[in-house]
Amino acid sequence: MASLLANDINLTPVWAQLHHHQRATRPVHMRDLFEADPQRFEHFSIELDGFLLDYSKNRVTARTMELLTELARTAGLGDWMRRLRDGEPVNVSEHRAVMHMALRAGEHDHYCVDGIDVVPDVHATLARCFDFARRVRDGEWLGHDGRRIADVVNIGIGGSDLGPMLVDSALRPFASEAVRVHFVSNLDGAQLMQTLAHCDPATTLFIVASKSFTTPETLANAEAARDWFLRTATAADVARHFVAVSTNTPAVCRFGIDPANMFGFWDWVGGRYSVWSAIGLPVMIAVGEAHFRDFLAGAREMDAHFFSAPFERNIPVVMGLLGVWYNTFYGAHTHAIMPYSQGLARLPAYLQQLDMESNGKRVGRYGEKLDFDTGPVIWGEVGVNSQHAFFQLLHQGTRLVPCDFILPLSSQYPVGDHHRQLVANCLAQTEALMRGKTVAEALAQLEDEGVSGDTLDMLLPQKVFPGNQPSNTLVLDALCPRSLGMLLAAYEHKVFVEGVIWGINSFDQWGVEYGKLLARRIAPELAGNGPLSHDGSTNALIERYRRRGQ
Ligand SMILES: O=P(O)(O)OC[C@H]1O[C@](O)(CO)[C@@H](O)[C@@H]1O
Repeated sequence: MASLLANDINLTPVWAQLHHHQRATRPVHMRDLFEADPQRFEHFSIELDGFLLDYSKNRVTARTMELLTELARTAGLGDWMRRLRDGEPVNVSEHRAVMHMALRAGEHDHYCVDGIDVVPDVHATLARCFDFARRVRDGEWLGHDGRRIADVVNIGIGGSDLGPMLVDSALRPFASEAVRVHFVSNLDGAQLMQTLAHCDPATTLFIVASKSFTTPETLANAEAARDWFLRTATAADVARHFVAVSTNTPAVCRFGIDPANMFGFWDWVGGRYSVWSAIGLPVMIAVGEAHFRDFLAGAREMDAHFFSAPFERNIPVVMGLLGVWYNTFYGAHTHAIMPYSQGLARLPAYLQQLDMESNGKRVGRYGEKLDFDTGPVIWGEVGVNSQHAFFQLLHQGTRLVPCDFILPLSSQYPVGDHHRQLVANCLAQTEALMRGKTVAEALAQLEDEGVSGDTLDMLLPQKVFPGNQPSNTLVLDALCPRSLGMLLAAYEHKVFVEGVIWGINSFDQWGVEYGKLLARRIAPELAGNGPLSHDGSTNALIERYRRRGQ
């Protein structure tokens, strides 16, 4: 079916059928679904080369998935996937193609923008990045006093920070010990100064990463880093210690970075989709070319799966359908991410940008108002820490919170029995969230413990767990470059699937502009003493800063 205008999706018969189906199946408990179908795991899981999505612990039946798949077809998902793949300007508000898949394309792949295959250019840039990374790693690229680079500081924010920071941390066991990689993003000088406290200017390389090279936070940190560097070096030395990753050559030159030391990418790469590009340079330095290529290969494998598997057996499509099911038809406002791996501790933050900057929209791609809920609040924390922080609410609170558990089956750092315990905790949480504990089970337990009378009456309701909390478990054989690439690409495509169904453009981010504009106005007002014309609260807070701040 041809794609509909976005606003029409909630007027289609399948939308109404899904609402009806949700009301009819809402009381069904997942326990009963598992009891009724001993093959439920087999029916509701998909494996791709060691990467498993188990979605059997969701409030879905075969009929739910059928209807959701029908919804995707009605929204024209197949057609939008083709447009994405073919380099059509699916980012309609900026009239841009969206081509992050080209960044991990193989030798024989072709991705065209405006009729031109971009893959050769991508490979040429990657080759430059790998060559530079090798020279830094091998001690061929030296600091101004002839010593090798010991610290690399990536200065960037948003997509120019979160992706490489996550990948660097996830792939630490694959990294060279000769170079330490750091990330500075915050405007709070604490982060920069605490990082620089461990660095020697003569052996430090700064990567200033900014797609636009106009982001004030990044430029402020880059300027402060240059001042710090120049305390013990000359302007001529800057070229050996500052490189840039950007699409904006004139601004890079204005900053004083030699364009020969600039690594480019393209306007068809969104910031939050850019970790596969030169933005991955700090990771390339940390782990080297072979591991970074494996990371790209994992993503490429997920791309091939996404563009070819039938919707029913397609990992990102199914993840997206479930996202729509809970957000739009169950009214769930949030989605929690729990990686059971220290290397993925920043995954929730990475996915916050990927998902919320992409799908946190209230109008459709053509500017039309949407009469339904779209992107959820993404949040989470590394397991098992999350269990000791907010799992009380997940188990016994009043909210429906769909969860993703990410579980590598082997440890990057084997220590005693740690990993088996970690896995046990992850599986136990998904089971407990699904099963819950009935009144009869709670009662039997309390009676076993010898509790009776008023104490029993008081404790019994508190020992009941409603269960029926949905979760996906994404299982990786191991956390390695390839599986990490698959994982991140799966989430990218999931976000796209949801955006298509909701009829929104997942590739612009107008919502971040307004606050930036006001900050530009307020910054000079904080330094001055002129009259203020904001609301009463903002005026008072500015006055307070003028009196007490510095
Ligand atoms: O790479 P740049 O241009 O500095 O932008 C950084 C980030 O700022 C945003 O534009 C807004 O937060 C993100 O989309 C982007 O990742």
